[in-house]
Parts: sequence; C-alpha cells; structure tokens
Amino acid sequence: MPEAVAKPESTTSWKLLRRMLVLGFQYRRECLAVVALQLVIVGLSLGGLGLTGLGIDYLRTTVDPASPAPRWPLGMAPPAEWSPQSVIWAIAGMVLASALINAFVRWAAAISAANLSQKILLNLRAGVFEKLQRLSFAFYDAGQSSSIINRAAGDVNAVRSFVDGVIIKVSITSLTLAVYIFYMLRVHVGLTLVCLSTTPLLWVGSLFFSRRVQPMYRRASELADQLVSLLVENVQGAHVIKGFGREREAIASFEAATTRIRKQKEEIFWNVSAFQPVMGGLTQLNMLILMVYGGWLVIQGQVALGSGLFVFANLLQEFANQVGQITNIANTIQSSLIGAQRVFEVLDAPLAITSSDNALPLPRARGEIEFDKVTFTYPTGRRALTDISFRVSPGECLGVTGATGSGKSTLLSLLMRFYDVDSGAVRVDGHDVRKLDLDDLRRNMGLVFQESFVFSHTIGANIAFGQPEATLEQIERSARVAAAAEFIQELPGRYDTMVGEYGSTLSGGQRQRLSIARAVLLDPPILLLDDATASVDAETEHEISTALEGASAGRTTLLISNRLSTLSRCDRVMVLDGGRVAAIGTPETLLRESAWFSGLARLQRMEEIVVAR
Ligand SMILES: Nc1ncnc2c1ncn2[C@@H]1O[C@H](COP(=O)(O)OP(=O)(O)OP(=O)(O)O)[C@@H](O)[C@H]1O
Repeated sequence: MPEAVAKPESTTSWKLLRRMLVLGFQYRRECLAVVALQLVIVGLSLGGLGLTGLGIDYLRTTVDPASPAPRWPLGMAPPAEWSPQSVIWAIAGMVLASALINAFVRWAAAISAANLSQKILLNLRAGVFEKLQRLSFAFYDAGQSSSIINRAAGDVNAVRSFVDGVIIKVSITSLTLAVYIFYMLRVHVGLTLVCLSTTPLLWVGSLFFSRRVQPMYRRASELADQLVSLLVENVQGAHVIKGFGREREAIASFEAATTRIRKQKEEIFWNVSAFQPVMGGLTQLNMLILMVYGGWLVIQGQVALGSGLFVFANLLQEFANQVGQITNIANTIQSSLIGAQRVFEVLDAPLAITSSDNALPLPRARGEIEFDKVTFTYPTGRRALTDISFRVSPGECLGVTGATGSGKSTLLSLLMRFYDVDSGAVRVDGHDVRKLDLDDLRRNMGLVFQESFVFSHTIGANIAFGQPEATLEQIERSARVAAAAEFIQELPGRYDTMVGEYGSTLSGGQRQRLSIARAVLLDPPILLLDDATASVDAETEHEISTALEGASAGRTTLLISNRLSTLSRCDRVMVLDGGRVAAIGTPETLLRESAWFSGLARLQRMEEIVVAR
C-alpha cells in the first residue's frame, strides 16, 4: 500500500490526547521540576498574603483593643516589649523577603519551563525530519510540500505546547486550586462552599467553548498551508510572474490568502475574547457573595478581618485567575490537537519502501539490469508502464527515447526503488531490487535528474554531496570527467564559490555538469541519466554530451534523451510509446525499423540544416 497522509477522521481526540500524554510522560522529570517550582511560588505567595492579613489584624487590635486578637501561627507572636511600629516593620520585612524569594523562584521556573519547551521542540522536529527523509516518493506525491514544511516547522510547536501549555498548566492549576480551596476551607467552610458554588458553570462553559473553536483551529492550519504554498510558488516562479507581468495578480492572491487567515484568526479571537469576560463575570459574582456573606461573618466575629476576609478576598481573586487559565488551557488543547494530528500523520505514515529484514547486501554490482514484464501505476492511479521487458549487460549503454509522458523517467524511479512495481520484477545482477539492501542498491547507482538540483552551498560541497569526506583531488577529478572543471576554474572562489539557492547563480548547463560530477564522484557501476540535454543550446549540449561520455565510460548506463547526437553514442536504444516498449536495437537498426526514431532523426537533421543556413 502506498504511503499517504492518514485521514484526520481516523484519529479521535481521545486517542490523540492519550498519545500526547504518553509523549509528555517522556519528559516527566522536567515537568515535575517545573510543577514543583510553581508550587513553591504558590506557597510563597500564600505566605506573603497570610502575613499581610496578620498585619491587618494586628493593626486592628492596636487601634481597637476590644477586637479579636490576631492568631500568630507557628509561635510567631512578637515579644511583648516590641512597639506596634516595630511589629509592623518586622511583618513588612518578612513580606518583602518572601516576595524577593518568590521573584527568584519565578525566574528559575521560567528558565526550566523554557528549557523544557526547547528540548521537546528539538526532539519533535528531529523525529519529523528523520521520518520525512525515510518516507518514499508516494508520500510526497500525496501531500503538498508546503503542508509538509508547515508540519515540520509550525505544527510541532503546537504539540510542544500540549506539554508545557496543557500538561504542566493543568497540573499547576489543579494543584494551586486545591491549595487555595484547602486554605479557604480553613478560613470558613460555609463561606468557601457558597463562594465556589458557581464553579461548575465554568466547567460547562469551557466544554462548550472547546467544541466550538476546534473546527476553527483546523481551518486556520489549512489556511496557513495554503499561504506557505502560495509563497513558495511565487518565489520559485518569480521569473514567470515577472516575465508575464502578473505581479499585480500575484500580490492580490497573496493578500487574499493573508486576509483569509486574518479573518479566521479574528473569528477565533472573537470567540476567545467573548468567552473570557463571561468566565470572568461568573467569578466576580463570587466577590459579591463574599462581601455580603463574608462581611456579615466578620461583624459576627466568626471570621477575622485581615487573616480571614482580606486573605479570602485575595484568594478568591487568585482562584478566578486560575479558573481563567482554564480558557487558555482549553484553547491550547484545541490548537495542539490539530497540530498533533498533522504531526502524527507524518510520524505514522507507513514506510512503503524499506529494506526487508533478510535483505541481500550488494557491495558493488557488476551492473546488469533487467526489467521483466514490469507494470507500474502511480499512487494517483496513473498507469505509467505496461509489460516492459529488456536487459542491459554490464558496461553497456542503453539510450531510452520516446514521446513526453511515455514513461522514460519512471523506469529510473523503479530502478532506484523510489516506487515498487505492480507486477513483474526489476533486477540488478539477477536480484530482484525488492530483495536487495536499499542503501546498497542506491549506492550502486549514480543518478542525474532532468532538473539538476543544486544546494545553496559551495561548488565543492555540491559535488561531494553523496560523499562529504571526499578529498579536493577526488572532487577535481570528478569535475574534469563531467567537463565542469573549466568553468569552475573561472569562478572567483573556484571550488569554494558559494552557489545561490537552487543554483540560481549558475547556468542550466553548468548545473547539469555539477550534477554529473556529483554522480561520478560516487564511482557507481550503474549510471542513470535523465534527459540531461533536454533544454540546452547546441554548444552546451556538446559540452554535456562530452561530460556524459566521460562519465559513462566503463559503467552500465541508462541514458534518457530525445537528441539523436546523444543517443547515437549509445550501444542500443529503446523507444517507449505509451508506457510500452515500441522498439529496441542499435541506433542504425532503429533508423530503419522505428518510425519514431527515424522521424526524430529527420527532424533533427532538418534543424541542423536550418541552423547551418
Ligand atoms: N509522481 C507522479 N504521480 C503521478 N503520475 C505521474 C508521476 N510522475 C509521472 N507521472 C505520469 O506517468 C507518466 C510517465 O511519466 P514519466 O515522467 O515517466 O514520462 P517521461 O517519458 O519521462 O516524460 P518526459 O519526457 O516529459 O520527462 C506520465 O503520464 C506522467 O504524467
């Protein structure tokens, strides 16, 4: 079965949640450290608050000796000879000390939370990137590259936020709420129960909110994909856009895409911002209850003014803040669920093309190639090859020609095992490629693509891409074989010259020769050349043909081309037509026997005559 991006419906939110909890469990030690520090912060805040309440109670008895005496905790009662002013100074000093320690612990907590975030992000990105490297072409055919880029860059952030924004926050919030409730119950049980009676409404509200915004977050991710896709297309196709004077339309479509994102974000924002005041309003209701009922309890002498009502009011406010966090947490859960789904789709995509457990090693192939009744259909359902059979002997050069879309490049993809055949077999040295070790198989082949891809690195690093440890001497030798040495010598930094992104500072012919040098450096027994001279002028064609001749010497070569001059250098030529073999033989035989080949020859001779005139 080809790899494809799994359907979103196949993964329920519960399954995703469970998976992310498992992921969070991997970081349990770091999470526990962050939670522990937060608990110290809560403890210090409560300590400071309790001390302030005590100070108020002390002041009250100082002003009105008939009022209830403050209850000093842990034998903290000040010596009788201390003046009221000294006692207040002592209490204020302790409040300040606890605030300073609190600030230090907050700093430590922020650092450990940031470290944890980065660690998770790094691991997730590495995991996704590694998987992307191992996935075969069927996966890339099925998913848009921009969506894949977004998953590795942005969505991993959403998954990370589940650990630090949900798991840790839920732990902190629930522990903090528990501590607050315990403290409030100690002040007065009845007052606590009455004030917190509105809390279930908050939970129902959160549930409603999360159901409402989940589809909005999913849509926002899709729109972000579309924007990246548009951006990539516009940057890569900048020449075409300028050439056709379509800048205005390009700008308009980009603006439309950003507007769609803005509107979607606005919708999310409106929902979040409407939800927060509603939740806030509910918690303020508690304050009303506190003033009426709590005030009565103070008048009755059942609750102290400072360590009772004052502390309680502050706790209630903090309680409301913590409950307000539930909105943020619900919000983060939604966005991270969507992100997680998209990241896990990549991580879970099955690897369709892998080495089997008992794969045969192939250190160095002799170079025999055989296609035996091969039929192949792309994952999109497009049949590309039907019942193809041919053999290439070691050291032989087979030219492959045929109309566009006749299946030439597909032959190379099957040889490299970018895809597996539907039926029949592709063999190298008599072994079915599916039975061979995949790395060994690919190491035995040098591939030059139709579109040569050059990395934004130095010329030398581009040639040594398949063998980074290659010496400068080896690199120079490969460049000479590929007829690239001459133009490289003329570059300002020679082999250390940086080439622009996608090789934009090189001509098409130069890029092709770099690719040939890159393939030659590996010294592969099999060379696969995909239409290297397709879109170059006669002079460059000559240079590339020279390069190809040098490169293919002593190797089995499959050379795709529609140029007669290139094909005539091959031992035999195969003509493909609609994914089938139409003819195969020496160039001379084909000139007589293949209508397509003789037609090609006629056409190109006419071209030469026109050029000569
Ligand atoms: N990744 C793909 N997914 C689906 N269909 C594909 C894919 N690549 C190629 N095809 C289709 O398979 C058929 C054979 O394509 P292939 O690239 O092998 O032809 P080709 O002879 O090399 O063409 P050209 O000379 O234009 O490069 C074409 O009809 C093409 O549209």
